[in-house]
Amino acid sequence: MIEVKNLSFKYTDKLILENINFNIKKGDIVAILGENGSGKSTLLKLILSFLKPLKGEVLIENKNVNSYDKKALAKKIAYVPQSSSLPFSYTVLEVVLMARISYQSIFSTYSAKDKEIAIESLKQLEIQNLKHRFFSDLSGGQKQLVLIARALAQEAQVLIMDEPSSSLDYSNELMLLNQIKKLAKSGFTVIQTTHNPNHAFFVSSKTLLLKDKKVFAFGNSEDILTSKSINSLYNVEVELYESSEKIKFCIPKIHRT
Ligand SMILES: Nc1ncnc2c1ncn2[C@@H]1O[C@H](COP(=O)(O)OP(=O)(O)OP(=O)(O)O)[C@@H](O)[C@H]1O
Repeated sequence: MIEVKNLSFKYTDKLILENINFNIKKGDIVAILGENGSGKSTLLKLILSFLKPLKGEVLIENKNVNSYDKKALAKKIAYVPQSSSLPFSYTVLEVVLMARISYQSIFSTYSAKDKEIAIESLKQLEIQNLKHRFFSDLSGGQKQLVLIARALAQEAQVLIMDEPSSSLDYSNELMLLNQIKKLAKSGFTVIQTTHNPNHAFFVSSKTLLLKDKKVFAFGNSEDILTSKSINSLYNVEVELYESSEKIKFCIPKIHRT
């Protein structure tokens, strides 16, 4: 469904990504990990066609992402930005309705169907009770869920999330990860960046590790995330364990003095 082929990118004179290759299938949840500044957000922006590659291409359903018109692309792929970066002074329902713009002609306003879809998206995330609240008054976790509801209302099958849980408390972080799992079970494809290998173990079927501008490893999360690869990526020694539910997790080795 998404193919990244021989992709390279540079900002002015600085090469950020070099010859990146991987494929994503429908229903995959992909975690992208790499140290700060390794190019994770840049890679998402290339997949979203916000940036143009220096070389190579991103194909969505066999078509170059840069050759889609904006509205057609918005029906395929939705972006969930970090909530902290959006100073919306609108109600939650208005924020979610913004996703319906790609379904309107120039002079039309939101239809009853648009409102129905927006409310349905809020219900899917169990936040319909927030619909008349101002977005700016919500907590970080609530905002993040509203932005996911907005992406659902866009009716795109691919959701791209940039560090979706970075500003969330422990409980909201788990709620968000569970929501991502549910979305993938209902057929969505999710690509998220994260700094936490445990998020990849918990929700992601696939993991992509970025290092030195290149794909260091890509494949099933359980195969890719080893103490050796995590150490290579972050220079941190970790130990891997398995929970009673057979979910792997890692913790850093702490040397007691
Ligand atoms: N608009 C820009 N112009 C020039 N350089 C940029 C721009 N945006 C990002 N960079 C640089 O590109 C590199 C990759 O940035 P990017 O944000 O993709 O990394 P990241 O892996 O997402 O980082 P983090 O984990 O810190 O969020 C960094 O060195 C960054 O400083």
